[in-house]
Amino acid sequence: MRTILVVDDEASIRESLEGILQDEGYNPIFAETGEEALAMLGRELPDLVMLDIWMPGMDGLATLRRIKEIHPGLTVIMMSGHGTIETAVKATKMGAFDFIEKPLSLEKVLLSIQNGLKVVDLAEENRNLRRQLGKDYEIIGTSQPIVQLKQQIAVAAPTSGWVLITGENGTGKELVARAIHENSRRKDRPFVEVNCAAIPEELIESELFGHEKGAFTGATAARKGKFDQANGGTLFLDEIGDMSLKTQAKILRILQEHKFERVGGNRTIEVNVRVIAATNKNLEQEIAAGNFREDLYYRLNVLPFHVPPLRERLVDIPLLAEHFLRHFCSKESRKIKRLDNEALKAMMRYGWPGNVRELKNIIERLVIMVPDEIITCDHLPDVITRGRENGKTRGALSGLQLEGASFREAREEFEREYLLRKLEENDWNISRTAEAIDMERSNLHRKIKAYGIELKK
Ligand SMILES: Nc1ncnc2c1ncn2[C@@H]1O[C@H](COP(=O)(O)OP(=O)(O)OP(=O)(O)O)[C@@H](O)[C@H]1O
Repeated sequence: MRTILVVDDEASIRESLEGILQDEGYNPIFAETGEEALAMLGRELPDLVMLDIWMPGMDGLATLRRIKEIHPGLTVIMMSGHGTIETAVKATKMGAFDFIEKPLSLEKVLLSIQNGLKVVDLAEENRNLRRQLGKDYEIIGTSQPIVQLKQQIAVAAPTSGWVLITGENGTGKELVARAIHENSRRKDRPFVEVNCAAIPEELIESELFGHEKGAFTGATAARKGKFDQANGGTLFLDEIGDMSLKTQAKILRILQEHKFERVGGNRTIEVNVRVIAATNKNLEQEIAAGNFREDLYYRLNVLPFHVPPLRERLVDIPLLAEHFLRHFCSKESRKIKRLDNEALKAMMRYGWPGNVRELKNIIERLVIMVPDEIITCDHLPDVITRGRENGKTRGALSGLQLEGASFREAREEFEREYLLRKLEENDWNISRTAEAIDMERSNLHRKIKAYGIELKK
């Protein structure tokens, strides 16, 4: 039963509303003053409040202001015998849902309550949907880099700092961006995504900033850009390394002044947007090549996040595989399938050039194509099992000895294997290898020594 708090100093109004509301199946509770109502709200939360404007002591508007401070989501309907347009407008601006004049009409009261409760229900549904969506944005993994990443998100998300996320394709950069948004104060505002690489250069500005009518051929009406759409929320600029220098200059201005103009217009628009940018490129190299503005890089890089490739966090593979198996089995209404040990081992030996996205796609295919409950090596795509047969994997993890290895041992085994391969690729030239893998030369020397790697040639 829905509870409705009626706040009115007139006994006759309280009595008549009690009868009407009870007849309609509501549970009415009463307060005679604003102060009493606030005290009651400290103890129990009704579904809706009906609040008189003219009351001795704290009046209706003052009470409304306090209610909105304490319970911003609570639906309040104002009632007044001397209603003026100004008070109605004032109350609505302060967040009142509706305004009804006395003498109260039974029909009007019930309609306003029904509408108010509908809004309450929609808000609740919205919250539930968000919660469910939030689950899909869960970052799976217990490897050290992922645990660190989650800690970093928890610290950085509530701030308003701009964020730069780097990592190879498919590592989960967008997922991290969504997690930051979901854990920020902006979570109830939009998360708008733009893939800068997917939009033709000549359209990107209008996509981001919008355009005025007639700005260019085909601009038949004014259109809001993504910065407008994301106002109050988060704008996720994916593949920012593919953005032209001109667009970068505009983005920098928004970062500094929170202002921009639409294409073809001279009206300045102010926005409050948090930008999360992501790239799979090495922006320092792009700066050196003259393709990326250094000032923008430093402004964006205030909160840097790096999502490591899947091959650097082997321990996450079983967890991710299980997570995706559950997800796709339930989506396809199939009985839960599992990977046998050999299949899992083959997956942990593979290099995953497409990272988590590749793993997710393969599991989806397996769920659809394999009728059996247990997935074995025979079901896996050739690309994963090839290395198992000839003793060499295509991925970066050839011949790793992972049997019974702790995480640290596995990581060391991987590092050794990786360095050997990279040194071989670069003719055992330390400077060249260090540059290729973006590591300090001295650091590479130290690792070579630590792993007892013998330099050939
Ligand atoms: N740690 C993780 N836990 C659960 N799902 C993940 C994880 N990492 C990635 N995914 C899933 O893998 C897919 C690819 O991730 P995402 O799109 O975030 O990668 P990306 O780095 O942004 O890729 P791109 O650079 O190609 O845009 C998504 O479906 C995402 O939900």
